[in-house]
Amino acid sequence: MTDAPSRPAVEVRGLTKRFGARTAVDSLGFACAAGEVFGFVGPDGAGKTTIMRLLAAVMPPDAGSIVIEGVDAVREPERVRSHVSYMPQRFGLYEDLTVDENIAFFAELFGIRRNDRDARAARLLAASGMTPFRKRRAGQLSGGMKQKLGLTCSLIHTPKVLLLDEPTAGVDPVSRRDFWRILYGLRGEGVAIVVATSYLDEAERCGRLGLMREGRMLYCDTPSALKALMPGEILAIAAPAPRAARDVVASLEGVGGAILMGDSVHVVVDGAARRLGAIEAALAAANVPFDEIERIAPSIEDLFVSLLTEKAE
Ligand SMILES: Nc1ncnc2c1ncn2[C@@H]1O[C@H](COP(=O)(O)OP(=O)(O)OP(=O)(O)O)[C@@H](O)[C@H]1O
Repeated sequence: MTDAPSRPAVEVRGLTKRFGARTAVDSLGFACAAGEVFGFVGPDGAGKTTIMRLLAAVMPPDAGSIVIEGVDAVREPERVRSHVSYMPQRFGLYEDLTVDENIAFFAELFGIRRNDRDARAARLLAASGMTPFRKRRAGQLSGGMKQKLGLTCSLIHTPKVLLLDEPTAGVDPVSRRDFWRILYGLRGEGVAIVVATSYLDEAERCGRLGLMREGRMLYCDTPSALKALMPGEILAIAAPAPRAARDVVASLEGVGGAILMGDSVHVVVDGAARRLGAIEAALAAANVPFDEIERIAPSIEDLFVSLLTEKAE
């Protein structure tokens, strides 16, 4: 076997996938080294799940190349799959089987020897605080535990590359911390991790982030470098009709962008104190009620909003 230590574990060039008239992934290029955590972030529909599926070689791209551990994933999807573990948004656990039985099932699937499997499973279960639940049926686990079991099953065959699609969606903060502790451990073992996420804390844990919108990667850098790009400040408007509030404020002077975040609108402004009065007045004039407007610390999401808006202009 030839070994090239400087070669990235994942190398992608010009990757493009279309669904009918829609380009879900558009000329994507990036690389992820062994021991690196690379995150894809962006709004729903930005193409994150499609990227994961392409990397997992579960569907072919329309153009571009994916090389994983030196293997061309487009030409040799079967070979690539032996290096890769893919944890989709809904990992296919067997709800009627216990934790141990699920692990045994996936170990069989990957042809893992019993001894290797037992030792590895014990370690992964201990790391995620799941040891006391080994005999519990998967259907009776909490959401966080299910995700951790999914991760354990994904890792039972010691992949070189781990692909995680929104791995901790709906997971409580403690479980999320456990989950990331395991990921950091893997990083130490030289596993390359590519993760799609929409959580701030998760995005901040990545070594590098690719910011996606409409299939294109608009920015790619470390979380702190991206944060340093943040122009202006953020005002959060809590309003009963946030959509209407957004429409009113979006075009005001000094507003760089406005997006819906649950029940509120996050507005990027060039100066919070300077623009607050005009925003209140505009909402009142348009008869759009609001409960509260406050300045908040920018989250990664806000950063993305402001960068995405900037790029669109
Ligand atoms: N199998 C498919 N057939 C048709 N269109 C698809 C298919 N998969 C994805 N798309 C479209 O491609 C675009 C990108 O979708 P994708 O699921 O990759 O985005 P995403 O960033 O993962 O968003 P989400 O977090 O909502 O899954 C969307 O417009 C979606 O509707």
